[in-house]
Amino acid sequence: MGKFQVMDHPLIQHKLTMIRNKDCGTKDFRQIVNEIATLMAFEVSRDMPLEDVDVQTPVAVAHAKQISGKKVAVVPILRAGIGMVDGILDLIPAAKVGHIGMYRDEETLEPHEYFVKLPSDIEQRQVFVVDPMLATGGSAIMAMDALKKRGASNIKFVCLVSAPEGVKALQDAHPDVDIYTAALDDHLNEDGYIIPGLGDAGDRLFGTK
Ligand SMILES: O=P(O)(O)OC[C@H]1O[C@H](OP(=O)(O)OP(=O)(O)O)[C@H](O)[C@@H]1O
Ligand SMILES: O=c1cc[nH]c(=O)[nH]1
Ligand SMILES: [Mg+2]
Repeated sequence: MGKFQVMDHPLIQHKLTMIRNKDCGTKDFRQIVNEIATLMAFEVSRDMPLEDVDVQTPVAVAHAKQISGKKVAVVPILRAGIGMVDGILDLIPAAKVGHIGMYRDEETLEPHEYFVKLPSDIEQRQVFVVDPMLATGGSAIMAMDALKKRGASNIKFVCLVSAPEGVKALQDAHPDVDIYTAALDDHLNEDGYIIPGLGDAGDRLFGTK
């Protein structure tokens, strides 16, 4: 079973509280989502492989380290995942970015895939799939299916708020995928919203409702 980690760093928790507030407007919401993504990227990238390298400092040769091996692809699940991309790229600027378009039918809660565009060497990359919300898990599961179908095998899922139902569903469907979340909330309501959650992440990021 992959790792499941609630990232309870005080800065992450504080910023998450700010965006849960219904009075947090679009501009602040967008900025803080990116800030949390940056903080989460620090931990999510912890096991990136290092290799030895000698570097000439102004006074001597340092036997130092640099990141080696697998390159990174950041893959947001549209729309809301886009809100986390820049925050991750702040730490890993050389990452390539793929996109998976997915919307949840508001009645059935079933996910529907409408767009997939990935780096051509996705199978060689460490993939960070980002989406602020893991509710029923349907969208994340379908995104993992889409990635694996195209050869990706080294995948981590990074979200801000998750529901127990979605965590279980994603772990059952893709036990190899590590899950990082800033909060594990209580439950889903009858409309499939995370309680207490933060509402509709896409609408709050883009000001569409
Ligand atoms: O775990 P699930 O039950 O699948 O729900 C989570 C999904 O719902 C939201 O997207 P939405 O469908 O609202 O699309 P949007 O990002 O375009 O608003 C959210 O960003 C996730 O992708
Ligand atoms: O609470 C939820 C559930 C799914 N998608 C959201 O944006 N919010
Ligand atoms: Mg939405």
